[in-house]
Amino acid sequence: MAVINLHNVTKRFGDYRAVNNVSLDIADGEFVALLGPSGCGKTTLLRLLAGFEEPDDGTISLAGQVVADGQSRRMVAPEDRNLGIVFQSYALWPHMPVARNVGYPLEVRKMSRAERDRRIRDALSIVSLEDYADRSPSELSGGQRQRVALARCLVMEPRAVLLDEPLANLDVHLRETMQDAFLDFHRRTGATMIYVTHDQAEAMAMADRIAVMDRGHIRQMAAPETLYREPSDQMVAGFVGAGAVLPVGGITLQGGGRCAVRLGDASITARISQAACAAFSQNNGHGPANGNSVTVQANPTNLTDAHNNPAGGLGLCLRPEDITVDDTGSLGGRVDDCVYLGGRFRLLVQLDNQQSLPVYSNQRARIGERISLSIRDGWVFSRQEAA
Ligand SMILES: Nc1ncnc2c1ncn2[C@@H]1O[C@H](COP(=O)(O)OP(=O)(O)OP(=O)(O)O)[C@@H](O)[C@H]1O
Repeated sequence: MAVINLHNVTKRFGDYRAVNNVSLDIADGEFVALLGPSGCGKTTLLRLLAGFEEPDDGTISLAGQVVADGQSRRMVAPEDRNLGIVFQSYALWPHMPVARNVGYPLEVRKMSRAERDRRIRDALSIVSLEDYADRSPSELSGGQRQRVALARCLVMEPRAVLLDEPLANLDVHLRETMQDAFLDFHRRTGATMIYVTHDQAEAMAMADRIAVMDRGHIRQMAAPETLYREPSDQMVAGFVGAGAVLPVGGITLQGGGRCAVRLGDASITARISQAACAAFSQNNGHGPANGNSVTVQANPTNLTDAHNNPAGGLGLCLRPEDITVDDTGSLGGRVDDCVYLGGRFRLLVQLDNQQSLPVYSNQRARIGERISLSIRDGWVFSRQEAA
């Protein structure tokens, strides 16, 4: 059952639509990341859910109950939504020991001492801080403080936990440890979690599904592996994961979701999205792809100008792991850069047609060296899928 629903939600600041006609369903127990570049509207969306902002349009429902309605201006107050919120700043009371910080929301609700103590003990145990109950927040590390903030959410047994860049203040090593702590927290509580971040690695590591946002829109919402393997458009392909997006040359539809694409002098086989397949067929005067092969020679074109692209504004997304350095490979290029990543090297290869590709290699390569590549797989998408 979807526990959180947004239906055509818009939030304006002046004339600017920080959240623009967003619809979203989040299931009970799901871990969803809101991912996108700075200013894309992630925090505004979270604040709308929390009740700190009112939508100008659309509705927000929690467990089937409408808590905000832009048209009727109906709003349920944040404290009545039963949502836990964790900010990057922890927001702990410095003068209270850990246990009291965690239990304070229960004190405010005048819960009995015995029940309060039980919930505090359980919450501290879930975040592995049982032995820190009497410490002051100033005696804790950043990661431990963030775990106290999580425990404080948990004692309220919230409907969902909203997290706004909770790891932004922590160093890289601690961020990784805390990702494990959040995943463990999610497994142990089964809580619905909505996690705002601009860090794609963080979102990929933790979320069941990721909503990629751009200028107030959700461009694509899918499991991390789907976003990575099958990005819906150029923004998602570029923002999620390493790789390159190249203009597409001559295409032959092969049926079964596959096509052959010309890249320089080489021809490679790639997967193709349904929308790209449909756009391609339509733009080239064919009916819907029916499994028969259809060939059109489209010139490689500038993807920023869809009108110039006779293949209908198609892009080819190549991930480094789909490319191998191979003496018999049909694609030639020159090594522009070589960086050791530990265990493997990342090369930047400029193809003979001037396009650049990141490639992983087990061996170091010299800058300027000519190498051959073979490409196992790729993903062709339509720019017209963008919201
Ligand atoms: N209270 C406000 N008044 C005016 N404009 C605002 C307000 N809050 C946010 N905005 C604008 O709305 C847009 C979205 O902001 P938001 O904070 O949601 O982005 P974000 O994706 O969370 O960015 P970041 O990752 O930098 O925190 C931005 O252009 C921001 O300047």
